[in-house]
Amino acid sequence: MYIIQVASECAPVSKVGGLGDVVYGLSRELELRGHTVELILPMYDNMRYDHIWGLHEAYKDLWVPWYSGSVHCSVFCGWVYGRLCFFIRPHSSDDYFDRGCYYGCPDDPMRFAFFSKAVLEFLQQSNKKPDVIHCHDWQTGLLPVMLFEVYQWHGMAHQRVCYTIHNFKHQGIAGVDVLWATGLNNEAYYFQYNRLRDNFNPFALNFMKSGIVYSNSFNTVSPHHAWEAHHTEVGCGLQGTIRENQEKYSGILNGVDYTIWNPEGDTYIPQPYDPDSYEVKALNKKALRDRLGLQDAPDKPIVCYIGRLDQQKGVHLVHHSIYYSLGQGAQYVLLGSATEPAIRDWFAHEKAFLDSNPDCHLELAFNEELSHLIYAGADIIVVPSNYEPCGLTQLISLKYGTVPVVRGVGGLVSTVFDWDYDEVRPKEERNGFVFYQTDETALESSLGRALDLWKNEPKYFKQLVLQGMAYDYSWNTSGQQYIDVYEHIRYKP
Ligand SMILES: Nc1ncnc2c1ncn2[C@@H]1O[C@H](COP(=O)(O)OP(=O)(O)O[C@H]2O[C@H](CO)[C@@H](O)[C@H](O)[C@H]2O)[C@@H](O)[C@H]1O
Repeated sequence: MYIIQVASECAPVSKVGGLGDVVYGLSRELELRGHTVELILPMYDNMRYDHIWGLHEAYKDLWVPWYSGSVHCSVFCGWVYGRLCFFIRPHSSDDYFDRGCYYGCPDDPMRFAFFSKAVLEFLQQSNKKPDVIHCHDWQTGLLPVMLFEVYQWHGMAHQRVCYTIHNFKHQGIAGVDVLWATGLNNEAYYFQYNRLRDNFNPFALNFMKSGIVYSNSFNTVSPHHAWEAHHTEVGCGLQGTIRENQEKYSGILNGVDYTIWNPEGDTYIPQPYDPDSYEVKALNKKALRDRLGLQDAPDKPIVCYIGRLDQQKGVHLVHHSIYYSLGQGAQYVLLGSATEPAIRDWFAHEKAFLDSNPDCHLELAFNEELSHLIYAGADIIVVPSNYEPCGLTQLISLKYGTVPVVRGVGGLVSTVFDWDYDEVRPKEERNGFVFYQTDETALESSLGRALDLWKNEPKYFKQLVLQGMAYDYSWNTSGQQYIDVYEHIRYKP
């Protein structure tokens, strides 16, 4: 099959969070299985260009119709660790992707509507005929609308769309302007509830809803979250739209790319290790302490948090886990960045307050390299999310022998099994600690059990670590599930 992935992120060149990991890892898995895969991405000015090989201008003159005129674009092409990527670069005074950031601009819906339109123009003008176009998240939600309302009548009748939702919270809300810009000029038609009209704001269009309505198949990133989004408020107002389209809906658990996330061959950590040489992890722990200036205290476990600092991630519990861990005699490392000013200021204040504490380091930045060392050096990771479509940090940490303490929601509940209380898995298959409520006591009950096991029963802590390392959360299973979806939609009329 010939598959094109269209997304706003791809690790490590343009990664904000898990979306980038999934787009890269899934593409690699599909190629390993013999399919032809290409990626189309925006060409941001702040991308990690050092991770692209052979970047060159492949198409000089891509003219993308936009409002009543057209925008001149170049398409660059290069390899990102073996994946063939096309980068779209518009030359216009709007500077859509020259903002020094990926998201967070007031005209984000317009930026990504333009990107979606440019992708279709590029496919059409370069005569590419993929079997499946796999679109990700709200940024690409308008692509299937334009494909099936316009482009299919202009040489693209056989392309099918798989649409994956990584986060229901961000849906891409826009006004009528987007219709005039993209050439979807029939306002009365598109503003119907069974098409693009937002379910709650009658004056707004909803990109994610469009993706659901127009794609041939749509999914979210774990079976449990698929259920939650359909039946609870976690669907962020799209529950009705999911219900109306449920025959093409599924949940496919994310995988982790073990060529990147594997302590055996990780070039970002000083001492590689595997389950047989698990004791070597202690050397990485020392390296982590040295790098972050923590005191050398072999009798203290290191608890960590890695992730975006956002309401989704249960920031109040992340915050509480810092002081609880320190109070229990542990060390604490946090790596996270916030886009919301209130959260950013809050954690900046905590950082200033804790700066001189020899047992704590808060790194308020995005740092891919450092994240590898933390996964390898920490003993316990906390993931206290309010909701979590899949979650990759608990999957990565399992591979690195770092025990996850998670809230039992979304993909977390499908991948972490409580050492003491899991009711389905036998003891030898359990891999972490789970709590369910959103209060501090709930977090303490699980994190406390993890710390207690580390301190008082090291033999069992090691057993738990090794059981976690034995789990296979690679793309092996989910890669096949996506192929099954592609095969299914490929021959649909
Ligand atoms: N400050 C920082 N520095 C370095 N690395 C950092 C970092 N902050 C986060 N990361 C990295 O980004 C990734 C985050 O993965 P998550 O699953 O938490 O993704 P996120 O919530 O962004 O994405 C959404 O999409 C993914 C993919 O589908 C879903 O798993 C998830 O539930 C959903 O919310 C991990 O690789 C992590 O190491």
